[in-house]
Amino acid sequence: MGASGRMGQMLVRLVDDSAETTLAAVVERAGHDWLGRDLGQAMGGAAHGLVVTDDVDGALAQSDVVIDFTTPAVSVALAHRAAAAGVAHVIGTTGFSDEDLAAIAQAGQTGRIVRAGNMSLGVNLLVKLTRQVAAALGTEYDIEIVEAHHRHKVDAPSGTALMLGEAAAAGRGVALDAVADRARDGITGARAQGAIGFHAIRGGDYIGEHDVIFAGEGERIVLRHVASDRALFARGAVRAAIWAQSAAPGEYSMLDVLGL
Ligand SMILES: NC(=O)C1=CN([C@@H]2O[C@H](COP(=O)(O)OP(=O)(O)OC[C@H]3O[C@@H](n4cnc5c(N)ncnc54)[C@H](O)[C@@H]3O)[C@@H](O)[C@H]2O)C=CC1
Ligand SMILES: O=C(O)C1=N[C@H](C(=O)O)C[C@H](O)C1
Repeated sequence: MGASGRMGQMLVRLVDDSAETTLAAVVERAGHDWLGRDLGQAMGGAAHGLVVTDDVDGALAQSDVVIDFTTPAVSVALAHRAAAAGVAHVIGTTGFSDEDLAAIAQAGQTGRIVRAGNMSLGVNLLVKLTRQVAAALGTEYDIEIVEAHHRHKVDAPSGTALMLGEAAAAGRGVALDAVADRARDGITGARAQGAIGFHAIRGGDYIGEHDVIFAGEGERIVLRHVASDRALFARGAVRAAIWAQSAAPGEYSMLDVLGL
């Protein structure tokens, strides 16, 4: 789903290259100039044999799993269609509202869904470490999450930053919504003790970088992840797609897939 996108093209190559997976269908949005064209030629190479379509239900009928890096509205609707078709759904999309997340959770009552704001092993390990460090340190250590992404990214904070924020809040035994400080500007007053701050850099071709800073008196601890190749996320998504084949209905995360 979203075959022509930055992640979509990465996934086409990876699914084609893997002996464990076969690309059954490729979907783009209505009106996209790839529709009706051979996938390989649309990607600027040799003919592939698959034609790009906007027929979602037709694509689902030919598939065991759909890998989806698109937009929140597309992923929410697809979660229900995939569940109805008995097709597992790997969701990499970020930027969901609370209502979107509730709708996906509802689809997960009958469908098999793996959803993660970051599909990489390294970030999911960082999520575990963030929770551990936050639980070990008191609120005299101020937590700030800094993320940097390419100039085309449309949502902030990133899905990964929110995963890290949730982990830090869980480590402290509080709800993220109650402590998140997502935008500072002007005379903000001194920092509230226990707040978790978010900062988003956008520019150039950053793939994705995340720092979780624990700033105390006389010392700072910084947990950092740097993605240097988008294929990292695609590999995680394909791993999730294979894992989901033997999963019971439910909504899962990459922590489940990776056994972390
Ligand atoms: N979870 C993870 O590990 C990662 C998540 N992402 C997230 O994935 C999403 C996509 O990222 P990019 O590939 O960089 O964006 P992109 O904008 O390059 O690709 C999105 C694609 O979805 C297509 N699309 C839109 N509406 C559609 C519809 N109705 N049917 C089919 N296709 C449709 C667009 O035409 C486009 O090709 C973002 O939310 C991003 O934050 C990105 C990288 C890693
Ligand atoms: O949009 C991106 O590019 C990325 N999005 C994900 C996020 O929002 O955290 C994952 C990765 O950082 C790249």
